[in-house]
Amino acid sequence: MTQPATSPVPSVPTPGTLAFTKGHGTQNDFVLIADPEGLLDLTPADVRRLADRRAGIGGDGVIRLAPTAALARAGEEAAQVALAQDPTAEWFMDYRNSDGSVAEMCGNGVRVFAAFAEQEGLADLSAGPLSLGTRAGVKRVTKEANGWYAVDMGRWFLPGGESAAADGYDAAVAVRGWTAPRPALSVNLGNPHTVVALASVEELASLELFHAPEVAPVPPHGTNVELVVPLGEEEGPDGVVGRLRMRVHERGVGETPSCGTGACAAALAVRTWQGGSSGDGAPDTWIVEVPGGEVRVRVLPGGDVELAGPAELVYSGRVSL
Ligand SMILES: N[C@@H](CCC[C@H](N)C(=O)O)C(=O)O
Repeated sequence: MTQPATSPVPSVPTPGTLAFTKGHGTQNDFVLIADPEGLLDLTPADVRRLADRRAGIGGDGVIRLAPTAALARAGEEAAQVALAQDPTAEWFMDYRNSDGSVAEMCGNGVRVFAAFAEQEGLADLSAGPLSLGTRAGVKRVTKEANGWYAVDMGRWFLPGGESAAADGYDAAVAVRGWTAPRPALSVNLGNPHTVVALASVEELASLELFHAPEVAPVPPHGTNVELVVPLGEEEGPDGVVGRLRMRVHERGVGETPSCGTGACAAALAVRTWQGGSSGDGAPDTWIVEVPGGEVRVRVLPGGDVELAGPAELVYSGRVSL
């Protein structure tokens, strides 16, 4: 049973059913659940069922919106950290991958979460930015004049440290069909990423990403793998903009049409390859083309990274678990 996202969910809910909204950011799609009292115990099996494209609603991930304070009281450490960082972070994004696993962060998810909070009457981005808690700290979302949502994703780092920044790689990735693994750079956005550069868009288009790429050394908590082709630079309204194309294999999901933290990791890796650890000489702003559209990644003057792009709510309904 579905209704347009602009209509309220049926006013007389069937007992035992759960209200949901389906949304996406550049086709990275999510099942969104509002849990304003913080009472919902969403098990990994529930998440797999909701995300199932045949037996459920379908999505790359499931996002629960819950009160940060209630989660903090219940002992969720990330919620306690978020409130200590920013007491105005009233709502928390509890993000799960479609296989039921918990992930620290989801860049596209934060934008869609903001749109969902607006729909539910829990936030008003026309009045100012929204700060929300995540397992990777507080993220601040601003709505742009064109309707895009811009997220201050905070700090990022190269887990391989100084030598990775200097050498440009600290890992190797093997994709099915390649004769040998290729050098790669690990980038952490709160969640782990491994970025590999390819020479042509033709090779990128022909990759077999149904199977997970093999990464060495094996990352302790798994990783998302981004395959990127730098496409050069162009003149933007505020200076030089870099462009790149990307495909991604997400941890806990498989190939997806977009990944926001992945787009940031891809831009930061290419910037490192072009300008060294400081990125000096490489553009601060990047347009990242993904199969589901385009997002913008910017290194802000203070060193934070920003992700901007669209967020769409498609329909709402009720589902039984
Ligand atoms: N699609 C997301 C990332 C979701 C989490 C990821 N699969 C992980 O396990 O780290 C994004 O837009 O960032």
